[in-house]
Amino acid sequence: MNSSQSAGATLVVSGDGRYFSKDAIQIIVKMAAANGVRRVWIGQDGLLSTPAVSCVIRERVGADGSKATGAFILTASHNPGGPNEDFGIKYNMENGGPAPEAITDKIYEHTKSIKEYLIAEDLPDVDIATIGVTSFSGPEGSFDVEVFDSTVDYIRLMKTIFDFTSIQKLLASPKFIFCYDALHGVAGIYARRIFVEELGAKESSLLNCMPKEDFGGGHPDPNLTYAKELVIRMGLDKSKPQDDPPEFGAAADGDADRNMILGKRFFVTPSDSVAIIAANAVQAIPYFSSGLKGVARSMPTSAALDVVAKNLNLNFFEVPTGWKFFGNLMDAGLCSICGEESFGTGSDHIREKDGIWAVLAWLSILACKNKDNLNGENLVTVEDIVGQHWATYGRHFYTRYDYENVDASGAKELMGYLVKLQSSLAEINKIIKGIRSDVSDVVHADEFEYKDPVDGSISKHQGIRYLFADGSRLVFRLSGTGSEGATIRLYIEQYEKDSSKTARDSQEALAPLVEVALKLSNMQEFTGRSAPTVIT
Ligand SMILES: O=P(O)(O)OC[C@H]1O[C@H](O)[C@H](O)[C@@H](O)[C@@H]1O
Repeated sequence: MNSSQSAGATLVVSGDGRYFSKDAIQIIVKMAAANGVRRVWIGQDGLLSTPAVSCVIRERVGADGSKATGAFILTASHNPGGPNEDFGIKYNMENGGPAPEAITDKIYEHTKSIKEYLIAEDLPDVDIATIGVTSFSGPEGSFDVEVFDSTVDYIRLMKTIFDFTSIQKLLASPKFIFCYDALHGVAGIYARRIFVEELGAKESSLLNCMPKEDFGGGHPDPNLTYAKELVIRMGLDKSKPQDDPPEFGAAADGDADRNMILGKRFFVTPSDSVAIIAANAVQAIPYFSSGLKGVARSMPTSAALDVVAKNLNLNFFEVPTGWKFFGNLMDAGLCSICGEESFGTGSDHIREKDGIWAVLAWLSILACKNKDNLNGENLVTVEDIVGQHWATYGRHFYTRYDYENVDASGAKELMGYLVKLQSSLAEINKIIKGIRSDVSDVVHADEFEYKDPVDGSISKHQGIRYLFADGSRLVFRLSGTGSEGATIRLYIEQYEKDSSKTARDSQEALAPLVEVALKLSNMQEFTGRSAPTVIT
C-alpha cells in the first residue's frame, strides 16, 4: 500500500498494483481523518499505477489550492506541537519518487517509538468507485475525500511528451499488429484508455487488461517466464509456433512501472531497450527534441547505454540498483533517460520508472522509422531497429541468473569469498585461465560504491564486480527485494563489436563466461544449487 501525506494538508492513497486492497484503502482514509489530514485523493477503484502516483504528486493541485505534495507514511501517534509534529513535512517526497535510504532509515527509527495510533472508526466507508468529492466535518475542521480518474492526469502528461498523431498513424497501418499484456495489473485500465481509445489500437490488442486483486492467479512480472500468453502470441515459445505473430508486443507488471518489449519472435533486453530509446529519443520523441541532459543506468545493467552516451557525447551516470538514485540526478537537471536491467525504464517526466511511457517511447521510435514507409512493402521492425543499433554500437550479450530463497548464511559466505578473492588480480586470472582459456583477463575487481554527485551521500557494498579487458563483466549482488532467505543475482555480460558476430545466440555466446562465473564463485558449493531458479 502506498500512501502519501503532507500533515495537515493532503494525502494520496493508492493501492500499489501488487497489493491493492480496497479494505486497506478504507483503513488509511480513517487514519488520515484522525491524524490531521485535510484532503485525501484516491484513484477510482484504488487503481492508481505507481507512475500515476508520481505524476499526481508532482502535478496535482486541488480545487481548494492544496497540492498533493506526497510523502509516504501515516504518522501514527500524531502529537500536534509535540516531537512528531514535523514528521510528515520533514520526510515529504515532493518529487513523487521513492524515498532515499537516509529517509527510510529515519522512518524505521520513528516506527520504534510509536506507542499508539489514531483512527476515525466512525467515519463511514467512502465509495471509491464513484468519481467525486465527499466532505466530512469533524472537531478539527473539514475532511474531504476526492475520488478521481487518474488516467486523465496521466494521459494529459503523456500527450505533452509524445506525438500521439504519429503513433495513431502507425497503429492504423494494417501491417502493424500490436499486443499489450497487463497481466491483470493496474496497467490494463491505462492501456485501454491510451492504446485503444486515444491511439486507435484494436480491442483485440489487449491481453489480461482487466485488473484483478489476485492477478488472475498469475504472477505479474513482465519477463519471458511469467508473461506466458504474450510470449506465445509473439511467437517466442518454440513449442507453440505461431503463423504470423504481431509486430510489437509489450507487458507491464502489477503496478505498471516496469515493462517488457518484444518484437515478432524477438526479445529486447531491458539494457538494450534503454540504450535504444536514448539513441533515438531526440529524433523520435518531441519531449527530448532539444537534446538529452544526460543518461543513467543501474550498475548491473549492461553497458549498452554507456556506448550510446560516449558516441553522442552525453553526461553518463552509473548508480546502484534502485530508482531513488536516478531521482536525485533528475531533480538536479543532470539526467533525462534512465533504465535498469530489472525491466524498469523511464525519464525525468516523473521520478519513477514508467511501463506505459516505455511502450509509448518504442511506438514513437517505430512510428519515426516508418513514417515514410507505412504503405511500403515491409515495415521497419523491432528486430531491424535492434539489429541496426548493434551494427552501430556493438552488442552487449547479457543474461541474469537468480538463485532465490538461498540460505542467508551461505549467500553471505559466497559474497565474502568473492570479495576476498579480489585482493589479487593475478590469482583471479590464474583461476579463470584454469577454467577457460578463451576468456579475456580480469583488469579490475571491486565492490561497487557510489558517491551521489548531488548530495554527496555514499552507498557502499552495492555489488561485486569483475571487469574484463574486452569489456565483459561479471556482477554478483544480493537482491534487496527477495522475500525469503537470500536471493543471489549473477549478471553476465559480454561485449561484441564485430557486426558479423552480433546475431549469435545469446546463451551460446555467453557460455564461456557463465562457466567461469559459476566455477570462480563456487556457486554450487556455497548455495547447494546446481541451477538458478530463474534465468532472464
Ligand atoms: O535486484 P533487486 O534488489 O531485487 O531489485 C530489483 C528492483 O526492485 C525495485 O523494483 C526497485 O525499484 C528497482 O530499482 C530494482 O531494480
